Amino acid sequence: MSTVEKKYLEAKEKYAELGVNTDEVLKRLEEVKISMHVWQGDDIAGFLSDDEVSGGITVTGNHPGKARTPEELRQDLEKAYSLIPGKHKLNLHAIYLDTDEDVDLNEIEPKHFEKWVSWAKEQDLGLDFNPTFFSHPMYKDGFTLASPDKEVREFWIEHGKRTRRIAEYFGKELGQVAVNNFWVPDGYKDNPIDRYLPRQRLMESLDEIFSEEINPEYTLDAVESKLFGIGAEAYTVGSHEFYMGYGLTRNKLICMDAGHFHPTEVISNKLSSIALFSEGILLHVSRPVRWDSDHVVIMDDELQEIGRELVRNDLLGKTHIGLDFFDATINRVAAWAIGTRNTIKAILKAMLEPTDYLKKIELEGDFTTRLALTEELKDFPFADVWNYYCEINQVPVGLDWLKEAQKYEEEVLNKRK
Ligand SMILES: C[C@H](O)[C@H](O)[C@@H](O)C(=O)CO
Ligand SMILES: [Mn+2]
Repeated sequence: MSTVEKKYLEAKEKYAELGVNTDEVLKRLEEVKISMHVWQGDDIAGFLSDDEVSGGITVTGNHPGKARTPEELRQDLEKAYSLIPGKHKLNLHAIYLDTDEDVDLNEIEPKHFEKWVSWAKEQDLGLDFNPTFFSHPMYKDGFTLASPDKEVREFWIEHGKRTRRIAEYFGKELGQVAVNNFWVPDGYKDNPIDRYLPRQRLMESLDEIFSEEINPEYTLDAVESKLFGIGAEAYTVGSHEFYMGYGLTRNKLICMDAGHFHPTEVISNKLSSIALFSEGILLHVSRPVRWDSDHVVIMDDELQEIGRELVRNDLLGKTHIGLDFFDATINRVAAWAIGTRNTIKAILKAMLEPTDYLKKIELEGDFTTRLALTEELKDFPFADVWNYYCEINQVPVGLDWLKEAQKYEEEVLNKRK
């Protein structure tokens, strides 16, 4: 018996004292898929053009070894997945097409993503998708789908329609639903006179995009709000209220990005409300530092609270968990490993709570026990359960994954000059 297993068995006994069956928890955890975002691998560059990243988002840092081709990106992704326990998904953006054809965003088709699909089949991964409404010359004066210019709107409407067919293709080919997430950067730097009409135009453009019926077994549309972006500080067309209204009336998934709210607002406190009314939720697990900075996700209070909300309210069935961070100051494979492992860990930690018992004492008004127990739980041997989960999933235990990421940096990433 390995030391990791021995420690697990001790931890199992300890959790059993609280009525928590760790073996069952680990089985449940295996069902949880995280959609790892392709764009951490190349600083959201994609393969459509050499256009700078635009749309009010930015990536800082210049760590060596960024993937320059789809092949390099897939190689890096394989390395990252080999450090992460469980079977997961990859979240692609339209600009990550893999083709020799010269096509624009309003011309893309499923065939331009065939290589990603065969790779996903080989790797036993699901795929999710995103239209790319930025880093393109038709992102004009800060606007796309809400633009006052009909030609601009039409270009992006066509793009949106095409991405839905590509996501449908992913779902059909891979036998698991592909979430297609719509985020548009449209907004004004300074105070607008008219806040209404751009929102009406966005609503109408989205309605036109979604007018084609597509089987929800294959793809689900999601809509992502935002508070502000660089260059759109005063007004963002697709605000939280806009998409709450839109998503709820059009049966779309509501995407909650942890970085898209006021600094003192947290998405963990919003999930239960949205879940009561919405078709489903998409998460963009991210880490805002003073602004929507998209830092790598760490095991902070908010991440743990997101995990608890999902588990305590039984929301894992209606929530699609995606990641959204991009840090170019560190090894990009390590960034994926840290953020994804932490997200899974936060869910595991929440699953190791005696949820039913905690709910019962809360209903009985025993707030003393509630506080005592939730505090005491912080010292329970959670890491021994996590390490065992890594071991049975044949991925590195503890910090061993870092040695592998460093070796990969030396042998592969540093050679990309
Ligand atoms: C690249 C993504 O589409 C983007 O990060 C979006 O999801 C977002 O959060 C923009 O701030
Ligand atoms: Mn996001």
